[in-house]
Amino acid sequence: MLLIIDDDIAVQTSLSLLFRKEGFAVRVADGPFETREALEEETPTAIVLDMNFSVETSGDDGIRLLRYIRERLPNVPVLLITGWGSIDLAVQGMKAGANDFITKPWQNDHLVQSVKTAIKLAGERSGEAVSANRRQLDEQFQFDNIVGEDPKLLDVLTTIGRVAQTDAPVLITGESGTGKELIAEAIHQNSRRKRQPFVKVNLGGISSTLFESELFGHVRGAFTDAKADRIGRFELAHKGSIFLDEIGDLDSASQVKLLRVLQDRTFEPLGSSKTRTVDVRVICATNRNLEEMVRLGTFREDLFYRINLITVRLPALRERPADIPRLVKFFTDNLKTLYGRPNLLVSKEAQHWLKDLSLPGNIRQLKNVVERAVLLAPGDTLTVADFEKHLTPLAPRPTTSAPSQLPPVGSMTLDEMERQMIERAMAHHQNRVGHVARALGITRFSLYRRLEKYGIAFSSEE
Ligand SMILES: Nc1ncnc2c1ncn2[C@@H]1O[C@H](COP(=O)(O)OP(=O)(O)OP(=O)(O)O)[C@@H](O)[C@H]1O
Repeated sequence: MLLIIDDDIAVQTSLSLLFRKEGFAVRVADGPFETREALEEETPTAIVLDMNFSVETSGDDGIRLLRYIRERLPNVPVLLITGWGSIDLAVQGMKAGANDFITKPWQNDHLVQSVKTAIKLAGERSGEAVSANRRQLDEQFQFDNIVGEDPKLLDVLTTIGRVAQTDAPVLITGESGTGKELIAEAIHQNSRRKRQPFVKVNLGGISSTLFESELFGHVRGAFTDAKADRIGRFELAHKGSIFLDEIGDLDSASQVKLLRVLQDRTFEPLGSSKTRTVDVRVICATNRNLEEMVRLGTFREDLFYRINLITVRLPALRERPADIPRLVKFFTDNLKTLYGRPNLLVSKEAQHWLKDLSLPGNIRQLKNVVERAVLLAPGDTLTVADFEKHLTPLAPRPTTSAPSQLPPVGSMTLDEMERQMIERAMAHHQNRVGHVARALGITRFSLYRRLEKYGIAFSSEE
């Protein structure tokens, strides 16, 4: 039974009709009293609660009722309905234990989908939470290119395997190069949307002026350079999944624009007044600490709750060193085929040595190290020396308690050091400004200022 709590007859009727058509048994409650009565008699599968269910209240009654429901039925999914203007209430509700929120006016399809997702997820959660082993996972899901058996990674794979079939938004966090994009693709591949598009958008690489046209498209004449209509990424992803990478890099104006489409799946292309609706599954990733950003006020709390229904954190490679030899073998096996060198082999010592490396660039860096060694080594058996020669200075051995690497005092100015560090970071990250800024711990804006100051070439496109 789906319990709908709302005191507006028109809303009660339209929601009841909508959900009955979807095969739900529906019960309606006018307010706290009827809700208590309904819960005494039967445990609902899910609850849709209008936060402003009483005309005279500010929503406090809604929060109180939500707390009551949560105490009584901690596992029953509760979806809140709030007005667009009362987003704060939605955030309060999420903190009080709601599972999701929908803003008025809602899109019927999206509302139904959200209720179904919440019910499915609640079912998953009530199941055992232990992670399966690698073989079990491979029997159930398609995780072909994801190498690793570390329990932390298996936890991630277990979670994404379970939620892939739902439309729940997933937030993937983890340092750069830990495999966030690979995991996003795996979610799509294991979902019912797998034959539909998987559209990746690097939000870190899109300037705020281009944001709207890139994501929502534009019509001819919308701005000076808009010579023809252009379809945006959301529309391209229709029926499939959209992967919003580096979501922590969005400025606040773009965050508002994104919130709306994530909220009700509608948007207008730039220069058009015609609203379009899309059916997309949203997967986001970031290597930033979004909770901290919410605390500091640089990331919207409502957007955070909108994207993080399910959060998975990818471990850094140093947290799962036992996987390093497996990854090295995977990369060399691929290169054997690619370069037609069937006898390629990594010596035992080299495998041990690689396991001890500090690899701040994680799996991407390990892959580069292996590729470089394979390309430049004289023989087919790769030794420590082959790898050592080609390591970037960013990956020092952890055992060498390196004495100060700084140049002698007086040999270099602070400006000169800064310039060299920026050049090095630009080379390391192949001029990707977002990555460089993060690696140096400064904003993109500060980085651009410094690039201009030192006359270092860069492209504003990434
Ligand atoms: N578990 C894994 N097994 C095999 N290859 C992996 C694994 N994880 C990551 N890789 C490879 O490492 C590289 C980096 O992965 P990916 O781009 O997914 O990382 P990311 O976390 O999205 O990085 P960034 O934050 O910089 O965008 C890719 O070439 C990917 O195929």
